[in-house]
Amino acid sequence: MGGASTGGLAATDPVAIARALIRCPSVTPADAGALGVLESVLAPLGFTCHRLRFEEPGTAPVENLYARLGDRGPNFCFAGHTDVVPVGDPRGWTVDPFGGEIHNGHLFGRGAVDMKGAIAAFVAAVARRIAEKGTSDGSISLLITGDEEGPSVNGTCKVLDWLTARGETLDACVVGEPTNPKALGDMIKIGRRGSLNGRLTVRGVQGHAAYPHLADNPLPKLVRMLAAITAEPLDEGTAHFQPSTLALTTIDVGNPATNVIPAEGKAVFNIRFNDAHTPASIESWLRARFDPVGGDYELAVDVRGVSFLTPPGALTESVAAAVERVTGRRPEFSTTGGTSDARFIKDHCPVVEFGLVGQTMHKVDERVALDDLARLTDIYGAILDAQIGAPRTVA
Ligand SMILES: N[C@@H](CCC[C@H](NC(=O)CCC(=O)O)C(=O)O)C(=O)O
Ligand SMILES: [Zn+2]
Ligand SMILES: [Zn+2]
Repeated sequence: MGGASTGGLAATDPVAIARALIRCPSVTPADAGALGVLESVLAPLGFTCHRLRFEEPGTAPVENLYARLGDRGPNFCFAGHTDVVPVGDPRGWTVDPFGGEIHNGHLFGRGAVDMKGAIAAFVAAVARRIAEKGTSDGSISLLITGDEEGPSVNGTCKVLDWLTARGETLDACVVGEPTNPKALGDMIKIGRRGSLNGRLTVRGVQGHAAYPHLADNPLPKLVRMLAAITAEPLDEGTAHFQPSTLALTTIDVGNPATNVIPAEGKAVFNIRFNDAHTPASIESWLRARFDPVGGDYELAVDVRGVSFLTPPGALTESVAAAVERVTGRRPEFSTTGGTSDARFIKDHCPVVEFGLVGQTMHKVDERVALDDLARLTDIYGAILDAQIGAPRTVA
């Protein structure tokens, strides 16, 4: 296929772009050249590229990219992240995690499905549209962050603030997270549960283990409190959401002595909550279970996102139709799994998520089928056709 080519990278080739991205070891918060790869492909296509570096006290600075082609509405946005999770034990991998190797019809590497492969498909879909059909009346933008897998404070949310300050708006957005459980075409995410971290500290009085009457051991209370919040579900699920879940993620005492009752014990838990709850109602639910145990406790709640839903409608239907046209399969609409940067975008425009197959995300030997990359590129092309209209024919 013809079309724009730059820096040795064919913009229309999702495999070449995905390989170049995987070869950048962009473990959050490092960029490692990943956004530069995208700029080098997008600028020759006519995109205006803005590199946006954000930071705030207590967090690492993060590089982001907002690239826009066109200056009229509607402004359709593809959103994603070039940062990746660590490789874990490199001995578990059968390939170089940052080598971009191809074996048996699969491209291997950290980020292959989550989500450098999808970003490569965004770019290739746009490049093919321009090469084959010319430009169109609306705008296409890419909002790419380097802070999705990490704290998510210097990424998409700040890019969106920057856009708002410039008076720039988005009309619809597709996020390329790996939404398909088993095969391309399985699932579109039309919302996400909220996420909240609870940090519980129970305090007592330190003392000799052989003289417990002279101490106040906080650990039995900590254990009873944790038992109380894990004994029953938060709810049974709602029309569009699975039941809320609570996972204990750490219990810390840090007491090296076997004959000392510690002064305090701590635990952290993560709650994924549906639209039956607000952060305030979750906190009340927790305190209603901690208070009867008694003792001196402190609960700190860190809300990472609230639940949201993009009700089935024009955007969900056009994405589903594009998926069905290419794969022959009608995708399920779902709100399952973790959260994503769609939690920030939903305050700006309708947003849905569709990407690759998530089977190997965050695992060793993460990989994407080359055939899936090709079909995802076709799906994103069909979404563009539906969202910003028929392209103008090249004169
Ligand atoms: N640590 C960040 C954001 C964490 C986001 C993460 N999302 C995923 O793993 C996506 C998986 C999926 O698509 O289901 C998560 O849900 O933990 C923060 O807390 O803000
Ligand atoms: Zn991701
Ligand atoms: Zn991830």
